[in-house]
Order: sequence, then C-alpha cells, then structure tokens
Amino acid sequence: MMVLLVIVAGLGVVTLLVILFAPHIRKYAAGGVCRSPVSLEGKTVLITGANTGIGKETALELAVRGARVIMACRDIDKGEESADSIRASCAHAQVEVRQLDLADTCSIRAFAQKFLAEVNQLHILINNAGVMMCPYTKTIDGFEMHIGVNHLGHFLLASLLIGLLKRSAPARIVVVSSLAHNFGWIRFHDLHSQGSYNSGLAYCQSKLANVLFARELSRRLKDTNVTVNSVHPGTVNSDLTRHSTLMTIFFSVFSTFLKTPREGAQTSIYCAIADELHSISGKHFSDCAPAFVAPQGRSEETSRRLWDVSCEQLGIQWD
Ligand SMILES: NC(=O)c1ccc[n+]([C@@H]2O[C@H](COP(=O)([O-])OP(=O)(O)OC[C@H]3O[C@@H](n4cnc5c(N)ncnc54)[C@H](O)[C@@H]3O)[C@@H](O)[C@H]2O)c1
Repeated sequence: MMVLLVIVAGLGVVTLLVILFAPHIRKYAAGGVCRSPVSLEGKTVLITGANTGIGKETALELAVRGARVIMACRDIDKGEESADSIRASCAHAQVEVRQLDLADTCSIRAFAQKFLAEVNQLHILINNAGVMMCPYTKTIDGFEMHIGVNHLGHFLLASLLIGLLKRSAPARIVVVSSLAHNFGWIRFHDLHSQGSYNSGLAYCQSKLANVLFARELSRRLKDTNVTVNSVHPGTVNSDLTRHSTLMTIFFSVFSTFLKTPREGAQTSIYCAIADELHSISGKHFSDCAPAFVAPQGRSEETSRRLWDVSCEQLGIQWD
C-alpha cells in the first residue's frame, strides 16, 4: 500500500513538473533553427518522400524561399494533396509532384529518365524518404525493405542524377539519416536479413548505410562543387512510427519532448542552403550543427565496401 502511494505521489510530482516546465521542455526539444537568409530564386530542388512529415515541411520552406520544388512521392494523390496544402500556405510556391517508388528500381529508373528529359538543372537533392520498423517485407527487386528503400533506392536515384547535379554545380545532396546509425552495423554476410530479422536493427543498418554513403560519395565528388552531408533530424513526431504500435504509443505519450516536423526539417534545410556550408562535405549534422558520427560510420573500409556491394546489388557501375 505504502509503495503504491509513493508511486502515485511520484507520478503526480513528475506530471506537475512536466506541466510547469512544458514551455522550457518544448524550447529545448525544438533544437536548432536554420537562420540562413538565403533566397532560392532560380534553384531547383528534388525531395523524396515529400508528402508527409519532415519532407513536406522541407518542401514548404524551400518553396517559400523561391525554389522550384519537385516532390517525389510514392502515392501521387497524397503528393498532390500535400502540394495543394503548400500552395495554400504560400501563394508563390512552385511545387510539382512526380511519382517515385523507392522500393522498385523500375520506378526509380522511369522517374530519373523523365526527370532528366524534362528538368535541365538540379541544385539540391534531398534523400529524405524512409521506412522504419516495418514487418519483414521485400522490395520489388527482392531487397529487405529498410536497406532497399532507405539506402539502395536512394543510391540508385543519386547515381542516375549525379551527372545533372554536376552540370548544375554548385549543388548539394542532403541524406536524411538518424541517430539510430549509432546502433547499426552493416551485415555484409546477410544484408537483407534473410538469416534473422529484427526490424529495429534493420532500420539502424539502413541509417548507418546513409551516413557511409554520404561520406563515400563526398570523397568521390571531391573538386566537383557538389557536396553531400548526412543529417539527424532529431526525434520528430511524424508518421514514421506507423509500423510499430509500441513506438506510436511512445511518441504520443512523449510528444511534448519531440520535435514537430517543422522543427525536424531545420537541419535538412540548413545543410541544403546555409552559405557557410558551401564547401563542407562528408559531414554529419544535427540541430543545425556538426554532430557525432559513430566509429562504424567513420570507417573508410566499410564505406568503400558498401559502395561496391550496393553497385553489385543494383547491377550498376558507379565509379
Ligand atoms: N521521425 C523521426 O523521429 C526521425 C528520426 C531520425 C530520422 N528520421 C528520418 O527522417 C526521414 C523522414 O521521416 P519522417 O519522420 O518525416 O516520416 P514520414 O513517414 O512522415 O516520412 C517518410 C516519407 O517517406 C516516404 N516513403 C516511404 N517509403 C517510400 C517508397 N518506397 N518510395 C517513396 N517514398 C517512400 C513516405 O511516403 C513518407 O512521405 C526518414 O528518412 C527517417 O528515417 C526520422
């Protein structure tokens, strides 16, 4: 009985403290803000997974700054709905929606072919789309969904658009990774989790792959005036948790402590536009500042090996 009373009193005190300090907690949770005054008139931006969450807020902010924003979305109707809501918030927004399913290499190739035929400049590519903790599923090409969408799909997309980015230089690539990369490692012996599957670890592996890809690509893009950096957006209250009931409950209960999608978009925006980053490449950012990268995310050997394996899996050559 006594123990129960102590627990109830404890919970009461914690609740009271959260209520009292809510404004401060919110301010802390919000993290860094991109304060760059840069205008994007005349610039073209491509954002994957731009119809929801961080991607949508990134699209809105870059459109407000005058860019032509191409929203690459799996579901064209949902993409158009989001584009309409961006146009409603910003009358001068130049947003357009194109269909792209990163879980299907044919869709990626068709997207790139049309894009290259119709768009003659690309200044900012934001690899934002992602899936988290989904049940074991394969992409159309037989890749495990996390590594397939979060890494291999974006790898193929970037390989097809890199020529255009180079021709449009100065250009930037932003790869939306996660703090979760700290808990991942690349399972070269079982990249697609055929031996054993854990949805959390599969997500972490794919986010580590994002960090390694950004580093290796930046090394290969030396002297091209195309930079590439990876980003941890923060813990953001978005639909990303849709596949995990536990995470959805956790995110709802602790929503006060989480970033809004708008706050979560700040570091992507910062890396895409900040003047001071014009020659910074191969780095990792969080809260609009350089961030820690786990040792496994700094390994040159792993990044080169992942590059080769990715080319092999996709059946492409990218030197
Ligand atoms: N929310 C967080 O706390 C958090 C933390 C760290 C990193 N991230 C990363 O931020 C990015 C954006 O996530 P979010 O939080 O905005 O979640 P979200 O679910 O709102 O956005 C993910 C987007 O990716 C798209 N997508 C998924 N599969 C796709 C496919 N096969 N083809 C094309 N698009 C596809 C979805 O339609 C959606 O628009 C993700 O890469 C995620 O890993 C999020």
